[in-house]
Amino acid sequence: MRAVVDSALRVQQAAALHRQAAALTDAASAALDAESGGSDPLEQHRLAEELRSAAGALAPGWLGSPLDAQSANTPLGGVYPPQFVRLGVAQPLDDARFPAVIPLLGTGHLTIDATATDSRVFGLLRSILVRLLAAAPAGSLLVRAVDGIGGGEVFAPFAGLQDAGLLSPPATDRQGLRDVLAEAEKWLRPGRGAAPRRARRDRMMLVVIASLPELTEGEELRRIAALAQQGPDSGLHLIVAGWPPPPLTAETTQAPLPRTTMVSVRNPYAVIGDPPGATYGSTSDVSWLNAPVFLDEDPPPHLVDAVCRELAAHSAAATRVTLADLLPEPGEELWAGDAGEGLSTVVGHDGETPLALRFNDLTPHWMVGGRSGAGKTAFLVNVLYGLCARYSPTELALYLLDFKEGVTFAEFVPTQRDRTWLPQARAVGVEADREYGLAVLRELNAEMSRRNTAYERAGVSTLPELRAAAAEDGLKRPLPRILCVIDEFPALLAGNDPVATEATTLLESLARTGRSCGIHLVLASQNVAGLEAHYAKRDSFFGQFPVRIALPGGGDVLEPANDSAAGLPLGTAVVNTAGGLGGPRGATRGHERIIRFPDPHADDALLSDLRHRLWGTRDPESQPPRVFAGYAHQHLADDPTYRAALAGRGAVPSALIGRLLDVGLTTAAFPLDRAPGRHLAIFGSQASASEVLDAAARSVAAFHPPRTARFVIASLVAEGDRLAEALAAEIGHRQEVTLVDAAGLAGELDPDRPGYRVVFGMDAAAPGSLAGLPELLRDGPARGAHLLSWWRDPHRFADSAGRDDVSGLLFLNVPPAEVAAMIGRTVAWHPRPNRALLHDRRDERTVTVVPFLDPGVTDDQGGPL
Ligand SMILES: Nc1ncnc2c1ncn2[C@@H]1O[C@H](COP(=O)(O)OP(=O)(O)OP(=O)(O)O)[C@@H](O)[C@H]1O
Repeated sequence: MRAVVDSALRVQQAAALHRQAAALTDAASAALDAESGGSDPLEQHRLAEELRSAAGALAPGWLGSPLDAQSANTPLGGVYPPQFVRLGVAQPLDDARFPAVIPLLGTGHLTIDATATDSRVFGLLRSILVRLLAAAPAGSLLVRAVDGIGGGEVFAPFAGLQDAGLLSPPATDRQGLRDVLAEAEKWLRPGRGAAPRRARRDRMMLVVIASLPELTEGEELRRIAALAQQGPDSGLHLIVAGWPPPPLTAETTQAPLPRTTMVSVRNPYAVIGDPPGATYGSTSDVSWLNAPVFLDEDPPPHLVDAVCRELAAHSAAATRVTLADLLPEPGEELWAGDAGEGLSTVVGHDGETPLALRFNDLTPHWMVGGRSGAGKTAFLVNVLYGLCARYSPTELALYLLDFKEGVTFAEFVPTQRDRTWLPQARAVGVEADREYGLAVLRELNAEMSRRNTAYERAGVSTLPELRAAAAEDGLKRPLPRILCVIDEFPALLAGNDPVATEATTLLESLARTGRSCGIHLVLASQNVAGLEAHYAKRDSFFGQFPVRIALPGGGDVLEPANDSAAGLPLGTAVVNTAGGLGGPRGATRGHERIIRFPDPHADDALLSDLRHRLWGTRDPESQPPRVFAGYAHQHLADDPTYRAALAGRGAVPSALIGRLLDVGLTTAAFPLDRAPGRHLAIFGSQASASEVLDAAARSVAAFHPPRTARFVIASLVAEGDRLAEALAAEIGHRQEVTLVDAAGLAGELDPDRPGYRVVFGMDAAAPGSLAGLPELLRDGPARGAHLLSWWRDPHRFADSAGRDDVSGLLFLNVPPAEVAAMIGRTVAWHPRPNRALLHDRRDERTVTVVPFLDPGVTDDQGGPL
């Protein structure tokens, strides 16, 4: 209904304009005939005045005012279409002037017989453009630009409109011209009988040719003439500077374009020919405006800038996609999706159309590229919320891994501030270690093997079949599809250490075989090219990722020849479902779309509401995700093995020293049994190393029933004193404790005396002062006597007698070379805060651990619980 009213209104407006136009041409002919008749100057001034007011009525505001006096604050927009536009000032007499206006949009075209290399044409084109863009309702005028000789400079001040799609990047060669012509031809309404396309009536296309490219041939010239003939009925108009073009051959001088006002540039003025279907003169022998016209000059840059900015902002606001656009309709139930055949979610909008992408057999895995700050996090978070709103935890399980310092997935895990979590999340790694990533991949591969076995057992080959078979067997929970998202995945695969080698193998196997088991991958990175370069089996691996999503700066996830991601603005992405393959330039590519997607955090209220609703809908029995936050400190008091020991459910007494980097964050324990070598030496010059000794001693004490173990605690260095005293007091509640000095320690080394010697700063022992040490180390364990020690300087340990009888070596800030020297081989280790390397000589195993630190040292990042 509204459209009908709008178009009726427009018809009326157009009719009124035509009447005005007729009045104007009548007035002009009268005035000009009078002039040519050499009549009274007073009369001429009166007529010029009349014409000025007629022009003011036809081309008001932006369309006809002098631009150098125009305020940038003049409101934009107006009647659709803006029909008359000013070209300059007609000056029949030195002191008699009136604006020269012509009908253009809604009527026909404009040609100028010189190209924009002429500065007057250059200025004129800019001034017409700014007038039309400012006066047309925002977004209703699409400009397609061609400038073969000038390289597009005349359009440069309007470049801000390109992102909004209101202006095309100027075509500068013959192919570019052809592309513009092809687009314009598509703009023409389909022939009679076909329904007119909706929405087209409210927009016009203006093709502005500032100069034809070199080598433009007869074919293109004919296409331009055909467009001129057919265009106006479909809202297509042309401004062609340099028409007619220089003849290609003597016989082929181009005719004037049909339905066109022709301007001929003389010196210093121009002559404006009659507009299509009307005449400025009253006699048939004069077919032009009978007064010299001084063309409008280049408009002030700030004016162009202000107009373009406002239009771009308007377009951004009008085309904004919000998080709500990606989620199910508000009335729809959560978790209505069935993952049997695949997962699907809306990732953004292509024009007005939502684009849904799938994880299924055809598009099992996606790869996402984009420079830092390009919106990768935003894109991934959209996808995750989109999926989690549609699929319940029984349909979808998430494994999320982030290898960069950032918070990509931090919002999906419980924190002090918000205890909710995403119920579909099984494991989340924030600032994850590669070892942790490897553990996740191992778990997923194990799940893949289990599913493959289940396929064989059930005699089926697809997930829907397996789910159906499981349902028949009475299994209530269908097997969910699993999605593993890895941000900055090259961190996991790069290098050629054992972690990289195993991770590569596991990821390849998931990429190849995961699809049939319902296991899907999204790999994201700033730099895929770097990885590809040294990736031996590129095709076998990258070939498994048919869906490529290129955000700004992420063109390297596309094929090298595909440049469609060049110049993408923030909030947009190229979505390619053919492995990044390109296609002919300018051609419509069925497998590629450019989408706009929202910043999910722009709508924090909706996001938080959704998260709480999802959490509230979960099975109350369900477990929170297992969280690994790389930066988070680990504390003995929170450790399940320690708590079990305190509760009397401990197994072999062990020194608990931290948590392993695996999916379940298993406790890292060093058993203190009766075998030779069961002593622990901790190395590190920083206080954290002494804190690990403290935790180790407390944990051992917890394994023994009250009052059954004896502890001798000594601090040989000042920085250990406070901890040693506190430790003695703490353990003293439960076990027998003796706090001794260096001399006292020397008397407590008898291997026949069971119990634990706990020494802070062992490297400070005076040489020869601990004569009994080698014997304790050698014979102690068999008799229940063990040494737990902290060494600030590993060299002192290396030089000490009996060192080979210490099996447990824990390194904190110790350089790799020194570690290698002590354990007799090189290891993949680089010292860093909050990490330690545990080596057990008994089985020659070396693992990285997050060591237990003193909770008094604050974990200032407010990490997950
Ligand atoms: N669609 C969007 N529209 C507008 N702004 C956005 C959009 N997506 C993201 N942003 C903003 O851009 C900035 C960078 O986004 P984001 O953190 O998602 O990028 P990133 O690629 O993950 O960056 P990095 O790799 O450095 O973490 C943020 O401030 C975000 O608010």
